[in-house]
Amino acid sequence: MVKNDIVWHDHTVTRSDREQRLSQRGVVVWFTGLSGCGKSTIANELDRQLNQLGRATMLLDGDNIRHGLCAPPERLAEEHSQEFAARFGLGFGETDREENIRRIGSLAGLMASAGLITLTAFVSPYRQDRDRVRKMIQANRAGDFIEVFVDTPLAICESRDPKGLYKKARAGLIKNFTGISDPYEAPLAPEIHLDGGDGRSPAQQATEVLETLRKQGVFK
Ligand SMILES: Nc1ncnc2c1ncn2[C@@H]1O[C@H](COP(=O)(O)OS(=O)(=O)O)[C@@H](OP(=O)(O)O)[C@H]1O
Ligand SMILES: Nc1ncnc2c1ncn2[C@@H]1O[C@H](COP(=O)(O)OP(=O)(O)O)[C@@H](O)[C@H]1O
Repeated sequence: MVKNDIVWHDHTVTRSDREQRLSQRGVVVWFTGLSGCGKSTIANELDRQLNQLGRATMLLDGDNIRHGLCAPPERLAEEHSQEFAARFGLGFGETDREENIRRIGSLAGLMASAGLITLTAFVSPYRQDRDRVRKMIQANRAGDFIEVFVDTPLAICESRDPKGLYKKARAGLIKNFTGISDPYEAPLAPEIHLDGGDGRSPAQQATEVLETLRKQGVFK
C-alpha cells in the first residue's frame, strides 16, 4: 500500500444498488487487435444490439478518446501551455500507450462500477498494459474483465486500410505503427477469440460476444 494523504471515500449508493436497478452486472468488455481488425465496428454493433435489448452501455473508442481524455500534445497546446501539452499529451510510443491504457482502464472501471456494460475498442498492443487493467478490474470482482481478441491477419487489415494509415506507415510517414514498425502482443488467454478473417459479418461476431455475456450472467 502506497502511503499518502488520499483516503478512499465510500458512497451511500452502492454499486450493487446501481446494478440491481439496471438488472445487469457492470463489466468491461475489452476489444483488442490491430488497426483495421474490426474492433470499432464489432463493438459498435454489440452496443447497438445490447441497447436494442434495453441494456445500459457505454462505448469507449480509441479515435474518440484521443480527441479528449487522451489527446495528443498538438491538440492540448491549443488550450494549454507547451509545457503542459508536452507533459500530458499522448502519442504512440510505448510509455504513451501505457498511460493511454491506464487512463482508459481507470475510466472503464468507473463506468463498470456505475453498472454499465462498458465496451472499449483500443489497439492496446502491450500484454502488460492490458493485464494491469484486468488485475485492477478483477480485484473488485472476478469475471468483470472480458477480453475480446479480434484476430484479423495483418494482410487483411492492411488491405482494408480505411484511413490510409498502413499506406503511410509503409511509406515511413507514421512512426511506431502497430504491426508495421511497432509490436502487437496477442492475448494468451482471451475470454473471447474472434477470427476476424472468417468471413462472418460484424453483426454475427457481435452476437457471439452478446451470447457469451448472457451466458456469463452479465444480463438475463
Ligand atoms: N502509430 C500508430 N499505431 C497504431 N494506431 C495509430 C497510430 N497512429 C495513429 N493511429 C490511429 O490511432 C488509433 C489507435 O489508438 P489507440 O488509442 O487505440 O492505441 S493504443 O491502444 O494506445 O495502442 C488507431 O485506430 P484504429 O484503426 O481504430 O485501431 C489508428 O487509427
Ligand atoms: N467482420 C468483418 N468483416 C468484414 N469487414 C469488416 C469486419 N469488421 C470490420 N470490417 C471492416 O474493416 C474496416 C476496419 O474496421 P474498424 O472497425 O474500423 O477496425 P478497428 O477499429 O479495429 O481499426 C472497416 O471498413 C469495417 O467495415
